[in-house]
Amino acid sequence: MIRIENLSKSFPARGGDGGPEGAFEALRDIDLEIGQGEVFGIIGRSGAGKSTLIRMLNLLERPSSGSVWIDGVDITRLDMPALRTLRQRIGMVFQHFNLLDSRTVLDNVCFPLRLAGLPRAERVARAKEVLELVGLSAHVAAYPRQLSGGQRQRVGIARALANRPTLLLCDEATSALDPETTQSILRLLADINQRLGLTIVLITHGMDVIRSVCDRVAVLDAGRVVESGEVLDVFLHPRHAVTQRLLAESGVQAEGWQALADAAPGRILRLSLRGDDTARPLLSRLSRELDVDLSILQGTVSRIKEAHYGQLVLAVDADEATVARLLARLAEARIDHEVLR
Ligand SMILES: Nc1ncnc2c1ncn2[C@@H]1O[C@H](COP(=O)(O)OP(=O)(O)OP(=O)(O)O)[C@@H](O)[C@H]1O
Repeated sequence: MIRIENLSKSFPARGGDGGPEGAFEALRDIDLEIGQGEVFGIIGRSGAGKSTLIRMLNLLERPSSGSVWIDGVDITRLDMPALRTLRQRIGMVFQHFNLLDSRTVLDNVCFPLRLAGLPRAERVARAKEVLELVGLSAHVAAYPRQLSGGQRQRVGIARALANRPTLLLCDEATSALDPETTQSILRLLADINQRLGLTIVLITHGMDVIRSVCDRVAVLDAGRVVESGEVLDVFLHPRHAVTQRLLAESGVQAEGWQALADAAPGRILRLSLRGDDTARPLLSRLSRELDVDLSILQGTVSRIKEAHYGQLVLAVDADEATVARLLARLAEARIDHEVLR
């Protein structure tokens, strides 16, 4: 549905004249594909280029080179009227909500519908419909200042959905919210994605946000995509140092076992468990069956969207023949595993 091809963006360097030497490259050679109905996360540190990238998807920011295809159309080639029509199909949710403080909740949500030329009665009916969807029916007449941060973001989401978009862009939509409110807004986004089938692209600096709602993720660092893939794969096998650090900061210490490795004789294995495997009594069974002691050096069981996943790092103090039998049994049970030492 969305294809970003060879996209780069340069800004004139501060104090520079904007010439090629005086330019700062905020994005470099970005290639990404985002499928219809997906929740796609873009994660990176401050300054990595996330906002610049997401703003390319509705051309709030224009690429210096490369193209952005949405439903088979290169949007960088659209004229202004066609771009305006396209933007009505793309909703955007902002970190600081960007509501009109002097207007009621209802008027805030009616605003994009007025720009789209809908008659008043239809505007009000549609606005009430989306406010119900986000759980704010009781607050239509309130003003933004009378609402909590989470409720204000719900108004922002209702406003973004008013024109029935097929794509929703979320620019750090939960960064200004506490952890509990963040989770409720993420649940709302997941629900909208399921119920309306619309594609969501979100940017964040938190792996917890990615884990809670995203299907796939791209990791951005210094303007480049350094890693991308299914969230589960990236969590279980982070390849790039930036991804590993972002995961460690969110409590997923992929390599924390190393501190215990010296004290553990024998082989060290990493098992990655998905879905129902996570709850199977696999280790105790294998330990009994092969008469081998297994020590757990590290373990995680968590959830990505609705699916459970787990990772165990085990020390196996046994002869090579027993280790070989253990590996064969893991392969038979289709448990993803690697020998770390
Ligand atoms: N209009 C601009 N002019 C010059 N430089 C810019 C402009 N917009 C962004 N930049 C620079 O481009 C780089 C990427 O900025 P961007 O806002 O996309 O990063 P980000 O990953 O969204 O960061 P944050 O998480 O802090 O919002 C930064 O170094 C920033 O200073």
